[in-house]
This record gives sequence, C-alpha cells and structure tokens, in this order.
Amino acid sequence: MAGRRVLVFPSSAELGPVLAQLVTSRAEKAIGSHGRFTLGLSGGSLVSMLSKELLALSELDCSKWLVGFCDERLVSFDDPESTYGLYKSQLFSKINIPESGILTIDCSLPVNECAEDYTRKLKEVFPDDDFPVFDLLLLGMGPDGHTCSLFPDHPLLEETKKIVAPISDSPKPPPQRVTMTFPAVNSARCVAFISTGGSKAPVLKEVLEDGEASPFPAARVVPTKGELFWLVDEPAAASLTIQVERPGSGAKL
Ligand SMILES: O=C(O)[C@H](O)[C@@H](O)[C@H](O)[C@H](O)COP(=O)(O)O
Repeated sequence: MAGRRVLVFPSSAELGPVLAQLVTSRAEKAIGSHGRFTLGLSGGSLVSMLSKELLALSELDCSKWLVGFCDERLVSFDDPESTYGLYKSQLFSKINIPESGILTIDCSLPVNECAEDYTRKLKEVFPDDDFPVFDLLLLGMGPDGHTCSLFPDHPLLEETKKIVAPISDSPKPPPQRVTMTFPAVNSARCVAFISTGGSKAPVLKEVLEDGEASPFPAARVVPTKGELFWLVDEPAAASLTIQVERPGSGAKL
C-alpha cells in the first residue's frame, strides 16, 4: 500500500469539495498517463454528494472517463433502488460522459449470469490485468462495516479468484446484488472511502485502529500498491484516537 491517509472534516459540506478535487486530480493524472480515467462508484449517500460536487465544477470534462460500479443492486434501472438509475438521473444525464463510458450490469439476467456478464465487461476494459486496475474507486461503509456488497461473516469475504461475485442473500435489501471482490478492489491505483455520520463511529474506530485484525469487511480494503484515503466527518470520527489530518475544504489530494 502507498500509505493510508485519514482526513476529517467538520461536516459533509466541507468534505464534498475535497472529494471532487480528488476525483478531478486523479482524472487529470490518469488521462495524462494512459489516456482515460477509470472510476468505480458506490451507492448510498455518495450518489448525491458526488453528483452535487462534480456538477458545481465550472470545467468538468468527462469525455475520457470510464465509469463502473463497485457493486450494484440487481433491480431494473428505473427502480429507485438502482444505483445506476440514481447516477443516471443525478449525474450522467448532466455531464459529457459518452454512453460507452458507463459500464452497467445487465439487470435482465439472473444473478449468477449477471456477475459473469459484468466480469466479462470488466475484462474487456482491463484486458492486460488479472484484476481490474481502476484509477479510483469510491467506497462507502455501512454501520455494520460492510463495503461494496461484502457483508460481515459472509463467505464472499474469502473470495480470491473472481473479479465480480453474485450475492443472493444480502442482509441489506435488495437481496440480489453483484459486487467487486477484495482482490479486485485492492488492485486499484487509489481507493477512497467516504463515510459520514455518527452511526459509523464505533465501527470506524475498529476498522482504522485494529486494521485487518478487525472483523469488519471495510478493514480488508488495503490496496496492494495503491493509495488509500478515508474522508470522514467529525461525527464518524468521534471515537478515533489515532492521528488524523484536519485539512479543511481547500485540501489538495
Ligand atoms: O448498496 C447499498 O446498500 C449501499 O450502497 C451501501 O452499501 C452504502 O454504500 C453504505 O451503506 C454506506 O452508505 P452511506 O454512505 O449512505 O452511509
């Protein structure tokens, strides 16, 4: 791992601009070095925060972006539970990302086939790698310590071969989902967790202070070579005793 940074902001309002800055700076770097920017998205509160912050930028050029999903719920795209559906209405329809730059699941397939189909799509985008090397993955963490659709005590936590796995017994509804596995997540060049709210405080303390000794899935996100950021707000950070950075909303990452 290139080193973990934990950045604490008074609230989401101060965190948001730094998230946007991280995305645009990694996009610029990626496009400069290999001509495209591959970004993996997650659901939850990230959808509205990221959409709002990116749309507030005056010069956002997404023509060389390739966006995928760290996990996705197996529901139709017009279902309010569809992560893609939410991004489509809040972000994709308002930026200049080409349709070919959005990697979606095929939600008409049964869950196992859906995971295989999404694996195939990722392999097409990353033909030279055993696991996809995204330039940036944005992750959330639930109050139970799950990330992507990798839930505590689930056998999928031990998956070492698949890039994408199906899950049909998700403890959080909807039950059917597809998710990137840990080896895929940990192959990224940069991973950033965005975690806000006091419900995250106890689990965040264990994840950050006990590391991989902690039982929580989020603690297993340790990029092999890439960077790891935790962007959190004060309520989520309330129980931390480790040293953190408090850089303010003008931080440049
Ligand atoms: O698929 C899901 O059920 C959600 O996307 C979920 O995994 C979410 O990312 C986390 O629970 C963090 O959500 P918040 O950032 O909104 O707390």
